[in-house]
Amino acid sequence: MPARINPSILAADFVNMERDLGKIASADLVHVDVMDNHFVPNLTFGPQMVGRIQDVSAIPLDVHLMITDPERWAPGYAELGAYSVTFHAEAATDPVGLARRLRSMGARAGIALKPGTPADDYLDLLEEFDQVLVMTVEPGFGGQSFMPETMPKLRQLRSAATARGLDLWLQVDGGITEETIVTAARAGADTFVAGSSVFRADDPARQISLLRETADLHF
Ligand SMILES: O=C(CO)[C@@H](O)[C@H](O)COP(=O)(O)O
Repeated sequence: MPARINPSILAADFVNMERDLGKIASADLVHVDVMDNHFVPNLTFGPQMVGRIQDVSAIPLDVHLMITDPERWAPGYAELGAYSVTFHAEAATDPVGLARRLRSMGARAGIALKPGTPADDYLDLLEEFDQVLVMTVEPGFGGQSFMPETMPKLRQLRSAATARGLDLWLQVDGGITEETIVTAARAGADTFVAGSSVFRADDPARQISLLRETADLHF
Protein backbone atom coordinates (compact mmCIF):
# COMPACT_ATOMS: atom_id res chain seq x y z
CA MET A 1 0.00 0.00 0.00
CA PRO A 2 1.55 3.35 -1.00
CA ALA A 3 1.99 5.93 1.73
CA ARG A 4 -0.98 8.20 2.23
CA ILE A 5 -0.32 11.94 1.95
CA ASN A 6 -2.92 14.16 3.62
CA PRO A 7 -2.22 17.88 3.12
CA SER A 8 -3.29 20.05 6.04
CA ILE A 9 -5.46 22.94 4.91
CA LEU A 10 -4.28 24.90 7.93
CA ALA A 11 -1.62 26.08 5.47
CA ALA A 12 -4.16 26.91 2.73
CA ASP A 13 -5.59 30.34 2.01
CA PHE A 14 -8.86 30.32 4.00
CA VAL A 15 -10.56 32.83 1.70
CA ASN A 16 -9.58 30.82 -1.38
CA MET A 17 -10.23 27.39 0.07
CA GLU A 18 -11.93 25.89 -2.98
CA ARG A 19 -9.08 27.05 -5.23
CA ASP A 20 -6.50 25.60 -2.81
CA LEU A 21 -8.38 22.30 -2.55
CA GLY A 22 -7.97 22.07 -6.32
CA LYS A 23 -4.18 22.17 -5.85
CA ILE A 24 -4.20 18.99 -3.76
CA ALA A 25 -6.57 16.83 -5.80
CA SER A 26 -3.87 14.12 -6.10
CA ALA A 27 -3.67 13.73 -2.30
CA ASP A 28 -5.23 10.80 -0.46
CA LEU A 29 -7.32 12.77 2.03
CA VAL A 30 -7.73 16.41 3.01
CA HIS A 31 -6.55 16.94 6.59
CA VAL A 32 -8.89 19.38 8.32
CA ASP A 33 -7.66 20.89 11.60
CA VAL A 34 -10.53 21.94 13.85
CA MET A 35 -9.20 24.10 16.73
CA ASP A 36 -11.33 25.64 19.45
CA ASN A 37 -8.93 28.04 21.23
CA HIS A 38 -9.41 25.96 24.41
CA PHE A 39 -7.66 22.66 23.80
CA VAL A 40 -5.07 24.56 21.73
CA PRO A 41 -4.28 28.28 21.69
CA ASN A 42 -5.57 28.77 18.15
CA LEU A 43 -8.93 28.94 16.42
CA THR A 44 -9.89 27.68 12.97
CA PHE A 45 -13.40 26.61 12.05
CA GLY A 46 -16.24 24.30 13.01
CA PRO A 47 -18.91 22.09 11.46
CA GLN A 48 -20.41 24.72 9.17
CA MET A 49 -17.13 25.38 7.35
CA VAL A 50 -16.13 21.71 7.37
CA GLY A 51 -19.50 20.86 5.82
CA ARG A 52 -18.82 23.29 2.95
CA ILE A 53 -15.32 21.88 2.49
CA GLN A 54 -16.91 18.43 2.31
CA ASP A 55 -19.34 19.73 -0.36
CA VAL A 56 -16.63 21.04 -2.67
CA SER A 57 -13.73 18.65 -2.04
CA ALA A 58 -12.90 16.02 -4.65
CA ILE A 59 -11.27 13.84 -2.00
CA PRO A 60 -12.53 12.71 1.42
CA LEU A 61 -11.90 14.53 4.67
CA ASP A 62 -9.61 13.47 7.51
CA VAL A 63 -10.88 15.62 10.38
CA HIS A 64 -8.51 16.26 13.30
CA LEU A 65 -10.32 17.69 16.30
CA MET A 66 -8.10 19.76 18.57
CA ILE A 67 -11.00 20.59 20.86
CA THR A 68 -12.25 19.99 24.35
CA ASP A 69 -15.36 17.87 24.86
CA PRO A 70 -15.00 15.71 21.72
CA GLU A 71 -17.85 13.51 22.99
CA ARG A 72 -20.16 16.42 22.31
CA TRP A 73 -18.81 17.55 18.94
CA ALA A 74 -17.11 14.65 17.14
CA PRO A 75 -20.29 12.79 16.07
CA GLY A 76 -21.42 15.88 14.15
CA TYR A 77 -18.40 15.56 11.86
CA ALA A 78 -19.18 11.90 11.21
CA GLU A 79 -22.75 12.91 10.45
CA LEU A 80 -21.70 15.41 7.83
CA GLY A 81 -19.77 12.68 6.03
CA ALA A 82 -16.13 12.97 7.15
CA TYR A 83 -14.16 9.89 6.12
CA SER A 84 -12.23 9.86 9.38
CA VAL A 85 -12.67 11.71 12.65
CA THR A 86 -9.71 11.88 15.04
CA PHE A 87 -10.04 13.23 18.56
CA HIS A 88 -7.39 13.78 21.22
CA ALA A 89 -6.76 11.22 23.95
CA GLU A 90 -6.06 14.08 26.36
CA ALA A 91 -9.51 15.58 25.78
CA ALA A 92 -11.72 12.49 25.69
CA THR A 93 -13.38 11.07 28.79
CA ASP A 94 -14.41 7.79 27.12
CA PRO A 95 -12.16 7.27 24.06
CA VAL A 96 -13.40 3.75 23.35
CA GLY A 97 -17.06 4.72 23.64
CA LEU A 98 -16.52 7.67 21.33
CA ALA A 99 -14.59 5.59 18.78
CA ARG A 100 -17.40 3.01 18.76
CA ARG A 101 -19.96 5.72 18.20
CA LEU A 102 -17.98 7.21 15.29
CA ARG A 103 -17.56 3.80 13.69
CA SER A 104 -21.26 3.06 14.09
CA MET A 105 -21.91 6.26 12.13
CA GLY A 106 -19.69 5.07 9.27
CA ALA A 107 -16.56 7.13 9.97
CA ARG A 108 -13.09 5.80 10.63
CA ALA A 109 -12.19 6.55 14.25
CA GLY A 110 -8.83 8.01 15.16
CA ILE A 111 -7.12 8.87 18.41
CA ALA A 112 -4.40 11.53 18.57
CA LEU A 113 -1.56 11.74 21.07
CA LYS A 114 0.30 14.95 21.86
CA PRO A 115 4.11 14.65 21.88
CA GLY A 116 4.22 14.20 25.66
CA THR A 117 1.39 11.64 25.86
CA PRO A 118 2.62 8.04 26.07
CA ALA A 119 0.97 5.33 23.98
CA ASP A 120 1.08 2.72 26.79
CA ASP A 121 -2.53 3.19 27.92
CA TYR A 122 -3.80 2.57 24.38
CA LEU A 123 -1.75 -0.43 23.30
CA ASP A 124 -4.36 -2.90 24.53
CA LEU A 125 -7.16 -0.90 22.92
CA LEU A 126 -5.80 -0.58 19.39
CA GLU A 127 -8.59 -2.75 17.93
CA GLU A 128 -11.00 0.01 18.86
CA PHE A 129 -9.39 2.51 16.47
CA ASP A 130 -8.76 2.74 12.73
CA GLN A 131 -5.88 5.15 13.08
CA VAL A 132 -3.58 6.64 15.68
CA LEU A 133 -2.22 10.13 15.07
CA VAL A 134 1.18 10.68 16.65
CA MET A 135 1.65 14.45 16.87
CA THR A 136 5.19 15.33 15.83
CA VAL A 137 4.77 18.96 16.99
CA GLU A 138 2.77 20.51 19.81
CA PRO A 139 -0.72 20.89 18.33
CA GLY A 140 -1.97 24.36 17.52
CA PHE A 141 0.11 25.81 14.71
CA GLY A 142 1.56 24.94 11.33
CA GLY A 143 5.14 25.60 10.34
CA GLN A 144 6.80 24.10 13.43
CA SER A 145 9.81 21.76 13.48
CA PHE A 146 9.39 17.98 13.53
CA MET A 147 10.14 16.40 16.94
CA PRO A 148 12.22 13.24 16.39
CA GLU A 149 11.81 12.33 20.08
CA THR A 150 8.25 11.16 19.23
CA MET A 151 9.62 8.32 17.06
CA PRO A 152 10.01 5.70 19.84
CA LYS A 153 6.26 6.01 20.47
CA LEU A 154 5.56 5.46 16.78
CA ARG A 155 7.79 2.39 16.73
CA GLN A 156 6.01 1.07 19.83
CA LEU A 157 2.62 1.50 18.15
CA ARG A 158 3.79 -0.11 14.90
CA SER A 159 5.17 -3.16 16.75
CA ALA A 160 1.96 -3.53 18.76
CA ALA A 161 -0.20 -3.26 15.63
CA THR A 162 1.96 -5.75 13.73
CA ALA A 163 2.05 -8.20 16.64
CA ARG A 164 -1.75 -8.15 16.76
CA GLY A 165 -2.18 -8.31 12.97
CA LEU A 166 -4.10 -5.03 12.89
CA ASP A 167 -4.62 -2.89 9.82
CA LEU A 168 -4.10 0.26 11.88
CA TRP A 169 -3.08 3.43 10.08
CA LEU A 170 -0.31 5.28 11.87
CA GLN A 171 -0.37 8.96 11.09
CA VAL A 172 2.22 11.64 11.82
CA ASP A 173 1.43 15.33 11.81
CA GLY A 174 3.71 18.34 12.12
CA GLY A 175 6.91 19.40 10.39
CA ILE A 176 6.65 16.73 7.68
CA THR A 177 8.99 17.48 4.76
CA GLU A 178 10.84 15.32 2.22
CA GLU A 179 13.58 14.96 4.86
CA THR A 180 11.59 14.23 8.02
CA ILE A 181 9.21 11.87 6.20
CA VAL A 182 12.14 9.45 5.90
CA THR A 183 12.52 9.30 9.69
CA ALA A 184 8.77 8.88 10.24
CA ALA A 185 8.36 6.19 7.55
CA ARG A 186 11.30 4.23 8.97
CA ALA A 187 9.65 4.37 12.41
CA GLY A 188 6.43 2.89 11.00
CA ALA A 189 4.18 5.75 9.87
CA ASP A 190 2.09 5.08 6.77
CA THR A 191 -0.03 8.25 6.70
CA PHE A 192 1.55 11.70 6.58
CA VAL A 193 -0.01 15.08 7.25
CA ALA A 194 1.88 17.91 5.59
CA GLY A 195 0.78 21.54 5.63
CA SER A 196 3.56 24.00 4.85
CA SER A 197 5.64 21.64 2.76
CA VAL A 198 2.72 21.07 0.36
CA PHE A 199 1.03 24.47 0.24
CA ARG A 200 4.28 26.48 0.21
CA ALA A 201 5.69 24.39 -2.65
CA ASP A 202 5.75 25.92 -6.14
CA ASP A 203 3.96 22.83 -7.38
CA PRO A 204 1.85 21.21 -4.61
CA ALA A 205 0.94 18.20 -6.80
CA ARG A 206 4.60 17.48 -7.47
CA GLN A 207 5.38 17.84 -3.75
CA ILE A 208 2.63 15.33 -2.89
CA SER A 209 4.19 12.83 -5.33
CA LEU A 210 7.67 13.48 -3.96
CA LEU A 211 6.51 12.92 -0.36
CA ARG A 212 4.65 9.74 -1.32
CA GLU A 213 7.58 8.30 -3.27
CA THR A 214 10.06 9.18 -0.52
CA ALA A 215 7.92 7.55 2.18
CA ASP A 216 7.40 4.43 0.05
CA LEU A 217 11.14 4.01 -0.31
CA HIS A 218 11.66 4.00 3.46
CA PHE A 219 8.63 2.23 4.96
O1 LIG B 1 -2.35 19.81 13.50
C1 LIG B 1 -1.49 20.52 13.09
C2 LIG B 1 -0.94 21.59 13.94
O2 LIG B 1 -1.58 21.54 15.15
C3 LIG B 1 -0.93 20.25 11.76
O3 LIG B 1 -1.87 19.61 10.91
C4 LIG B 1 -0.24 21.34 11.04
O4 LIG B 1 -1.13 22.04 10.24
C5 LIG B 1 0.82 20.77 10.18
O5 LIG B 1 1.45 21.82 9.56
P1 LIG B 1 2.96 21.76 9.08
O6 LIG B 1 3.80 21.48 10.30
O7 LIG B 1 3.04 20.66 8.08
O8 LIG B 1 3.18 23.12 8.51
